[in-house]
Amino acid sequence: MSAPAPRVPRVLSIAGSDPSGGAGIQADLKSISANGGYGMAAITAITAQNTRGVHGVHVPPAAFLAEQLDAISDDIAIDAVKIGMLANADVIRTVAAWLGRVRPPVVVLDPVMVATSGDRLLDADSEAALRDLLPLADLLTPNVAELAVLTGAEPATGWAGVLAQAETLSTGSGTLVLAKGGHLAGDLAPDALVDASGRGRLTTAALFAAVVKEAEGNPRFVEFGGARIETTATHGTGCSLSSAIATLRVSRGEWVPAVREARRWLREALRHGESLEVGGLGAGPGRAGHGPVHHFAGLWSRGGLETAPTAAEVEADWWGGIADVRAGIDDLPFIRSLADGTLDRGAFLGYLAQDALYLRDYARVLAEASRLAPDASAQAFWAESARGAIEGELELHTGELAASDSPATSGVRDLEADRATTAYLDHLLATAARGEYSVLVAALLPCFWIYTDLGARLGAGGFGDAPLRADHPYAAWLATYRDPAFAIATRRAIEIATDASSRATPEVRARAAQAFRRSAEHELAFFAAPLAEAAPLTEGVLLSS
Ligand SMILES: Nc1ncnc2c1ncn2[C@@H]1O[C@H](COP(=O)(O)OP(=O)(O)O)[C@@H](O)[C@H]1O
Ligand SMILES: Cc1ncc(COP(=O)(O)OP(=O)(O)O)c(N)n1
Repeated sequence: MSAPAPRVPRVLSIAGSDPSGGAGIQADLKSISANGGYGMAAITAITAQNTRGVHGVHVPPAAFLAEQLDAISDDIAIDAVKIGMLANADVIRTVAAWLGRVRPPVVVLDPVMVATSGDRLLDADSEAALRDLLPLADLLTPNVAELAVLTGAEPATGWAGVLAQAETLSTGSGTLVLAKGGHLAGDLAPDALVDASGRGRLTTAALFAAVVKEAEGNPRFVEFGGARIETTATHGTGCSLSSAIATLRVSRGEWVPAVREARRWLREALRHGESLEVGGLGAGPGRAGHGPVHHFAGLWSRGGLETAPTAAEVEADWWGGIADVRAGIDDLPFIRSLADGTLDRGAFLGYLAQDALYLRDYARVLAEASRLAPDASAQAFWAESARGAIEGELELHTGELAASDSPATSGVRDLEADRATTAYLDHLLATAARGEYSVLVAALLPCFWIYTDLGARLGAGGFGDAPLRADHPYAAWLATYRDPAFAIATRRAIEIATDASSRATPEVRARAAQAFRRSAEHELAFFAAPLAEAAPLTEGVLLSS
């Protein structure tokens, strides 16, 4: 039994709206999603802003914010809260009162006061109220300017000054502080978790190979270094980082790995921000703004945007995709004459001899699928199928073929595989050698599926009444096509192969679909060969190259 999937962190952003989508709740929701969380948002303020600056702020009544917060917490268990722009003292007190009642396990407060553009986002009267809110948080994430406001100092101009102010803030608020070097000059953009609170929140930090420095007075710093990324797309970095940390703190259970992963994600988003080409319309010289980071750069490039098909959809796609091959098989003189009983016996026995040769290696490829299978049930299924294929080969030698004195089959062990058999086996053996399980089981599938389908239709009168007559010359052989045990095995093979493909990456899924079709084409060539010995296989038999 597989372990239950870890629960998705439910993360609430209490923040302002940025209609340009780069900061505020818009950035928070993207960041929470990109880091594996379920995002929610209670809006504190509506701003009119773009990548060049803030044009206006509208603050809805604080009572309505309280209504939003209560509506969420009355119904939903909140794992983490990220607090961003709090537009005035009423709003701040409303959030403080709500936090007093509902204290989610993780609270990250990004004390938004000054945007990258330099605009003040919080009026001066609100700063005292904000100071009262600080101790209710677990982590504060001020930028250089905000750190200065909160510590009543001039903005630091170097990293040492930032760390000193962060230590002061941590001591005063009793919380962890993330000191951020984003606004410093120079080639580096370091951050540091600072815990001067004495609550020992960073005691497991050393486990995560971060640089841990013991400083005097026992404050603890965990530094995260990194080169500054050359980009203008820095709008909303603070919002995005704090939301990512809140989300990852829930899933990782520790601050240091949460910050390290959030930074790694943000740095990737920063590197790709300019590719979004958001902002700059009508900007005069020197008025270019700061575009947003690309929150989904990694997800889109690695995970793709394609919605994965279900196994049932893969099944329909694959079967529908070989409709032409199936029609071709139905029309083959070999199948038609096998069905009506007029097939030349020499051709029939030649076909059986090739089938025996085919089954010998098909069994080996089935065994390889068993070796690669990701779970015991599939492993057992392919192993059992390999055994069935070998038994099938042996039965052919002791049954129809042994009873025959046809020159086509005498000494069948020495008989060579014809071109159709060789080409089919080459395809299967090469696919097995590549070692991609989902592709391999797709390649194995047509041999199950096409035979079972033919058997069902032969038995249901789809090729006329002849195959149903007891005196049909190949009645015993046709009965093997309708074996109920084989039909059950075919259903299981379809389930396993289509399920594997539905879970695979789009690239692997495309290779599996191609391998499936190629095998189906080889089935057609295999059925065609007994009555078309001289025909080159590539002419009119193999449908694709
Ligand atoms: N050019 C950059 N290169 C790398 N990291 C950056 C850059 N600009 C900002 N950061 C990072 O973005 C995060 C937010 O920092 P900062 O810009 O200082 O905060 P805010 O957005 O609140 O003003 C920090 O982790 C900081 O190190
Ligand atoms: C609605 C709103 N909230 C916050 C900010 C500032 O966000 P931040 O992430 O600090 O971004 P920059 O300062 O780096 O732009 C905002 N602009 N709007």
